[in-house]
Amino acid sequence: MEHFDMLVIGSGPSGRRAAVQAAKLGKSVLVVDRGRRLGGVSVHTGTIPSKTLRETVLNLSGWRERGFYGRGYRVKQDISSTDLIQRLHKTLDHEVEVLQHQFLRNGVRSAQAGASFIDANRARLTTETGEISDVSFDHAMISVGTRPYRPESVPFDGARVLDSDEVLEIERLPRTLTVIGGGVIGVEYATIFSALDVPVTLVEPRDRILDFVDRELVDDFIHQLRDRGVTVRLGSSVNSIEVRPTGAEVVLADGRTVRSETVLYAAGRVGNTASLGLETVGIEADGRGRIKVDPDTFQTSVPHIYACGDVIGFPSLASTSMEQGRVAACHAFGIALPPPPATFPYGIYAVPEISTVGQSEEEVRKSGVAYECGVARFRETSRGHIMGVDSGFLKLIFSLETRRLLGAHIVGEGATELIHIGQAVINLGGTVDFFVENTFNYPTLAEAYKIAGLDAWNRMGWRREAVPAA
Ligand SMILES: Cc1cc2nc3c(=O)[nH]c(=O)nc-3n(C[C@H](O)[C@H](O)[C@H](O)COP(=O)(O)OP(=O)(O)OC[C@H]3O[C@@H](n4cnc5c(N)ncnc54)[C@H](O)[C@@H]3O)c2cc1C
Ligand SMILES: NC(=O)c1ccc[n+]([C@@H]2O[C@H](COP(=O)([O-])OP(=O)(O)OC[C@H]3O[C@@H](n4cnc5c(N)ncnc54)[C@H](O)[C@@H]3O)[C@@H](O)[C@H]2O)c1
Repeated sequence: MEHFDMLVIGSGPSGRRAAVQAAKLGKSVLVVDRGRRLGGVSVHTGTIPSKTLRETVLNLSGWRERGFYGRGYRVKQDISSTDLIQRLHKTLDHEVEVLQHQFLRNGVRSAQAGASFIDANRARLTTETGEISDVSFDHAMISVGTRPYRPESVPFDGARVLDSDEVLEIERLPRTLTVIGGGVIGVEYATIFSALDVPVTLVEPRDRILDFVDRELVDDFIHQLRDRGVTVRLGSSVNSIEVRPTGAEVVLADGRTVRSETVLYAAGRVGNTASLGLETVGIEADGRGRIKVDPDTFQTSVPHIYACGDVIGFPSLASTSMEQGRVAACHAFGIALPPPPATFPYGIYAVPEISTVGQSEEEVRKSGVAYECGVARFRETSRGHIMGVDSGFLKLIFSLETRRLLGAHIVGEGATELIHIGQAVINLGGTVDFFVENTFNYPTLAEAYKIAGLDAWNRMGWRREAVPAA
């Protein structure tokens, strides 16, 4: 039986980062993944495909130029699913190639197989064709991720009613689309299809979408969606979904029926823990297949077995999963790391983008801290004029007492890139004076930080002495 210092189960962002980190520390590592190709959900059905699709749609539809040339402007008429899928495959091939090369360079071994625990130091690997081999390990990393939640009551058929994996394989663009679930996945796909001029209805049982995002941003975002024809049905739970010869009917609890050619069901995900044999090692998963870990070290209840990524639940991002994998691998091999900064950015690649870091205005208000906000609208920046941007804004929230930046929130073009300025200032303890006293490149969208800083500063006054020592 072959022995490894670390067995990594799953090759998504957390597994891949843990594997490379362990290898960099001179350890022997085997990564097993039951998928046909390395990369996990992130590369094959999640992050990269959805972002590639978004980029292709924005390019082919001429979306970014419509501020200048009008809503009727198109780069390509009659965009087909083939147009979308071609670029997708090229990007995914490239991602897998880079990952394979990374493993090769670092001496990380990989195998295509499903893994399950035999005991706390051995696992059984089963290939697609049923071949079995066993390996032993000192440490294991459970990075098995999640899959779409598919309740029995939903008539998934791969054609009319799809989950978020199947939506990447559609043979032609739907004439009309209903998206069920106003979480990040639902919102991203609803807006991507809407940018292709597909009439979209977004259904969410709660009375708001993206409830972790600053309310002012979400209100602006919903206003933009409605303005371009997306129907947003909030507070509407779904009673039933029926497949009909020409489409599907979604009956809502309030009695209304939403008819469309295709339904995308995106109401959460479940952890891939059922086949891991967790019971043989005494690790428990919750009703959604998620594993509880020590939040600082990512150890499960069995200390030499770690779990990272979506399988441990919130925040379920590729970005945070990668960090978790690195921290866990360091911990496993005795490298003490400082705790990660509590504040990390969230990027939602809807059309338009939303990105947020730190506390929302609702959270600041709840904490009782006296605060002031500064706002900059992209259409008031010179870069915005040059780009023909007619919407989007940045909102900064500062403590009145310490003058520190507490939160940065952006809706609009470039939000997911721009947010890192806010992240750096928050995590380095910066204040409103950073934005006021520093010169920003001009013309840039980043200049919005300067404008929002000045906007807040005008109301806060210039009590420079209030700045705490760095
Ligand atoms: C549509 C969509 C869009 C997203 N967009 C973003 C985004 O823009 N930004 C962002 O940060 N995050 C995004 N995410 C989230 C991101 O994809 C996940 O957070 C990330 O993939 C989780 O990584 P992971 O390490 O948990 O592994 P995953 O990527 O979930 O991969 C897990 C792997 O484990 C394998 N596996 C499972 N069970 C076994 C077993 N028993 N044996 C062997 N292998 C097994 C699976 O085959 C899979 O390959 C998105 C997700 C979705 C679904
Ligand atoms: N850009 C990004 O970073 C990105 C993109 C996509 C996904 N993700 C990650 O993937 C994870 C899963 O995303 P998600 O959108 O599937 O899940 P989610 O849990 O974020 O959202 C699910 C939504 O569906 C709604 N819902 C729940 N049950 C429902 C029902 N029976 N009928 C109708 N609606 C229902 C919920 O109220 C919620 O708004 C998220 O945690 C997210 O972090 C991240």
